[in-house]
Amino acid sequence: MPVSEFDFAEKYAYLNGFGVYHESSALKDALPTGHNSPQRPPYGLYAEKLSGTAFTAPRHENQQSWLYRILPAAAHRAWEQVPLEDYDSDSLSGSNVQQLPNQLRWNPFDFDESVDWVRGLHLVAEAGDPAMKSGLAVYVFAAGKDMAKTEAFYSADGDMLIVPQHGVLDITTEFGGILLRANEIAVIPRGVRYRVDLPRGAVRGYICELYQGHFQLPELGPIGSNGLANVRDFQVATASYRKDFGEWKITSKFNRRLFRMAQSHTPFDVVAWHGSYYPYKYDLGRFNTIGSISFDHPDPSIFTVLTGPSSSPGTAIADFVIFPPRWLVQEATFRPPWYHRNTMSEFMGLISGDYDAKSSGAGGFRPAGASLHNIMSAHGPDASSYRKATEAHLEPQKVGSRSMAFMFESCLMVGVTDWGLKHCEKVQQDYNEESWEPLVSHFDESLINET
Ligand SMILES: O=C(O)Cc1cc(O)ccc1O
Ligand SMILES: [Fe+2]
Repeated sequence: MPVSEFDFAEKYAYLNGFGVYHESSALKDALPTGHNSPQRPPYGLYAEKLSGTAFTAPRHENQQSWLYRILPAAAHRAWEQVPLEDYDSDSLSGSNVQQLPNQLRWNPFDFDESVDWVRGLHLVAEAGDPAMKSGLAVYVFAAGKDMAKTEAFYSADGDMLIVPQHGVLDITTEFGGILLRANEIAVIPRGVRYRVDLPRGAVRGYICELYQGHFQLPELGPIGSNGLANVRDFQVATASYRKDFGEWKITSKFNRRLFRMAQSHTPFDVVAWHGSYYPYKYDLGRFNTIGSISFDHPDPSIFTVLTGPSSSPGTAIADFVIFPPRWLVQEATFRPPWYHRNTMSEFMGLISGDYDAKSSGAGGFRPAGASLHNIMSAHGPDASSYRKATEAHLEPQKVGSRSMAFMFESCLMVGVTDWGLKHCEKVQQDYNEESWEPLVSHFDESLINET
């Protein structure tokens, strides 16, 4: 069910449509006609270009926007590195990541009401290098404080796909506002300045930061022209500006380190913008889930919401895949995921409910927890899920009602940070032994297939 049908009143207006050109103006005629950079833009605004791809990227990949603002972003004082002792640098640095073949699972991550958005980011896993614009990073976040009223943040390292598991994020961006709740996602592209307020208190969730390229919709192939996440269900922020010449601080995540500068004006002074590079949100309840109506368990790629492609066709640096409530009707089929070893790595999280291949009790896969099955690490249903699935009477069955699991799937081997392995203190020590060691052999040479 779409989140918008729940109780929280919409605060912002959005434009509908993804991967397309949009324009938005908070004042009549603030967008120049014909020109991008006229000698004197309307209302005495400055024109500023924000590029998300190389100028010469092919048209179908090219993402740029023109911002018409009260003062350009360049009007600021010098950047200075934020001293490492001022934040938990261990939480942002990927310097000590370990690539492990162990199946890993985390108990639910804690809330932390003592910190704001920036200090609430914890890097769990990473592959690649933001300086080389390659790879991805996975964070969990937990915060309970609004960012300071005159502070904004951006990441120069990549596009952040934010997956809240709990709470409400009121995100003010240069392009306008986005209100984000659990069961919705938002993408804040590289470089876009924003601040996060928490109108309902504590928030918690997950982030996939794409160091290279941008998220796009998966091809639909034989599915046809509609299905999965539909273009019109993506909601784009609309221009809304403030006139504020007070002291502002901007924090930048720049190659996993924080830098800060001061300026004498708000960064949220964009009166109008147009282009194809902008922040957006999507309600996971609008996903049009498609599955097998005959037999066998399909690959989870049919549940891809967004994909961040590598240069190899069909091979993602990061796929964002969800497991929404759905009907299972396959006949004579082992319905949960099969046992598998995957050439891709799989980081999973649970927003709500439970996941059909894993037990959900204490020590299981629980909301706000996570798991990582790295490249070629064997996994599949745990022993009790296996037993239930093999003994089930196969009627049409609704799975995951009110539940939402997701996966960041990557072609890269991800390493886990010290925070993820030790300091968070959430790793389940017996995950492997408890899940798959209890599996017993049913092999009997006198049995032939009964199905
Ligand atoms: O491992 C998992 O639970 C994720 C997953 C789900 C699925 O339906 C098929 C393959 C797969 O990796
Ligand atoms: Fe898997």
